Amino acid sequence: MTTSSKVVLTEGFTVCGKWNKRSYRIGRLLGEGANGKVFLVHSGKRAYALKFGFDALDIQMEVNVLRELDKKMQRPFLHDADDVELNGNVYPFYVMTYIRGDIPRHYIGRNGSDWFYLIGLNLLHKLGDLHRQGYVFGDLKSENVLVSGYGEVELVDYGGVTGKGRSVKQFTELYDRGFWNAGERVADDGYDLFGFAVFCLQMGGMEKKLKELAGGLPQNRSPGDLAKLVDECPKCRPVSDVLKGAIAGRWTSSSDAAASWKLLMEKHGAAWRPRPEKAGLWIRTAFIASIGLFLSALYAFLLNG
Ligand SMILES: Nc1ncnc2c1ncn2[C@@H]1O[C@H](COP(=O)(O)OP(=O)(O)OP(=O)(O)O)[C@@H](O)[C@H]1O
Repeated sequence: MTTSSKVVLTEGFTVCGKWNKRSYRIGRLLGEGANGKVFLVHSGKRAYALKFGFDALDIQMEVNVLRELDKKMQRPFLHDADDVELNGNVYPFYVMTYIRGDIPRHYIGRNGSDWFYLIGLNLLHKLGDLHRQGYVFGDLKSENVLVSGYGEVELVDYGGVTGKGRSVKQFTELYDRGFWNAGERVADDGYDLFGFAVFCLQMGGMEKKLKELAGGLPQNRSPGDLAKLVDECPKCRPVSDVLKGAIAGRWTSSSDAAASWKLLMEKHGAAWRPRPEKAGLWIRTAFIASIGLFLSALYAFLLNG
């Protein structure tokens, strides 16, 4: 089997599975990472996400995780796993549920920073769903979180999912508690919650400072510095109990962390409710203005006519 890093797939090309004989028409590139390229594809009228991996073993491991999740979780994960022959070489790929949405930075950029709290809560719930089934997400980072609709959250890239108690095999340094000298790289709720706290700091606008700290000497990186960043981050301050607890490894259960986050949201009441989308507000204002203009034109016409 050949790895697929050099395969060029263009929009409109049809991939036909060697064994299962299902066909997928390639659409736009959804994303690309260290392990592969993910394309939006169509099969009949349905849209899916198709991943070409760079390494057959990695792809197989990801397929195994998705099969496990299919058995345990409510939504479908894996649709198909197959090989395709291209130019005489055989490449593995798999097809999964397509997740619509924007990365949090874009979603918040469009809809406003008040969504921070609801996105945080929904992400804690998503992590909790996995934790209750005995898994840890592992490679939590903003690129793997997609937000849509009313702050609904979905995770993508299940390549880092690890059974509780095992070593985390796929992670991104900035979000990794081992990197920050804050604990072991072992799968437990606290591992994901640490990544969640870094994610929130990023979402709260502290990305530059985070990167500065991460660029320091390894022995100087400490969870204490991250806790100080929470105090410096206005968006994070109201939920600092949850975030500092996650950084210090005090939460042993993501459900408890989510319940505490929700209480803090409720305590702060209406101010926490996200404002309507700017676009929606703009359209409503324009609509009311156009009715006003129409009525004045009609009035002027009747008056003169
Ligand atoms: N099911 C999906 N639906 C929609 N978009 C997806 C889906 N799966 C992946 N993507 C997009 O493709 C990107 C890359 O996919 P993925 O993270 O699986 O690749 P990777 O090689 O494992 O990446 P990394 O090196 O970051 O771990 C994601 O960040 C996301 O934007």
